[in-house]
Amino acid sequence: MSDATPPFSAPIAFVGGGNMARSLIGGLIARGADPARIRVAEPVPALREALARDFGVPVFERGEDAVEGAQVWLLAVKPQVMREVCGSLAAQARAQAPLAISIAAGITAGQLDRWLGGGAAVVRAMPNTPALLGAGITGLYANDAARPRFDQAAELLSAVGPTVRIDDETQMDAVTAVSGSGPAYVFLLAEAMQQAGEAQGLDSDAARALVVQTLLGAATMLRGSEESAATLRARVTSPGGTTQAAVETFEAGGLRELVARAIAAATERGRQLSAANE
Ligand SMILES: NC(=O)C1=CN([C@@H]2O[C@H](COP(=O)(O)OP(=O)(O)OC[C@H]3O[C@@H](n4cnc5c(N)ncnc54)[C@H](O)[C@@H]3O)[C@@H](O)[C@H]2O)C=CC1
Ligand SMILES: O=C(O)[C@@H]1CCC=N1
Repeated sequence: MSDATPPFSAPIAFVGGGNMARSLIGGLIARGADPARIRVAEPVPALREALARDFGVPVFERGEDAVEGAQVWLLAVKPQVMREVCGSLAAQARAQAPLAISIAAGITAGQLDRWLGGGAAVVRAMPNTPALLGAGITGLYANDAARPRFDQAAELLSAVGPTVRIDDETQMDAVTAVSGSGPAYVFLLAEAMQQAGEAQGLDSDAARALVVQTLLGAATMLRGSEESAATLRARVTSPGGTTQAAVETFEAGGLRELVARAIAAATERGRQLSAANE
């Protein structure tokens, strides 16, 4: 795992300016990247205008215009449209030989290479939305042609949080299931804790403040400690106390098995997204 480094300075073209692109663009600019070097293609006028207004980046309706002259392409469209988008860029991919970084769940480097016309330097990256705050984490896999340029991809993504190199591409679906989708699991837990606190009589503002700082504090302890989550949990859990009552309820309800099933389902969906868009 590499730590965050100073922002990337080479021109980069984002193809797709939706939620994840916005998090990455915002994170890069907050870390000092030059907005003029970030060219964004986004067909939805309102999204395009918001990106130009909020970040001062040049925006384009068509991917073909955004990638012109850019040596790094960040493909940030949905898996279901990736094939069509790559096809529309294939002639420029052959002419410009860019480093093509895809953040799409499931879509393989082999598919991307084929759709871009063959011989493409492809990196699969799986970031997550905390990138917006420089607090993301990204798994990265490079195909053979991109291996000499792996550091360039890692430098770009490390502007928005640490990166983890993945050598076995099949593991990218598990990365997606754990950290790509992971923020949603934490938000779901936050929703559930807040609702439960309110059910016990807390007002909404108090419940939210208690939940947010508890998640932040626990995550900060996990990051700063050499000790396992299980050890940190044990320190909160007084024998016969309140935590034990809650943890036993979670265990009896099958929380671990439920989490395992959820992550297996997300991993499997990644595989399906690849197969369905073949
Ligand atoms: N949202 C997340 O937390 C994460 C998403 N991803 C991946 O990022 C990709 C984008 O996801 P989101 O940002 O959530 O989706 P999104 O739907 O918010 O963004 C995709 C954008 O692509 C645009 N688009 C569609 N056709 C286009 C074209 N031909 N040229 C240029 N832009 C086009 C859409 O208008 C849309 O704004 C997906 O492949 C997803 O798997 C990866 C990691 C995390
Ligand atoms: O839900 C999805 O498919 C995307 C990939 C990881 C997070 N969002």
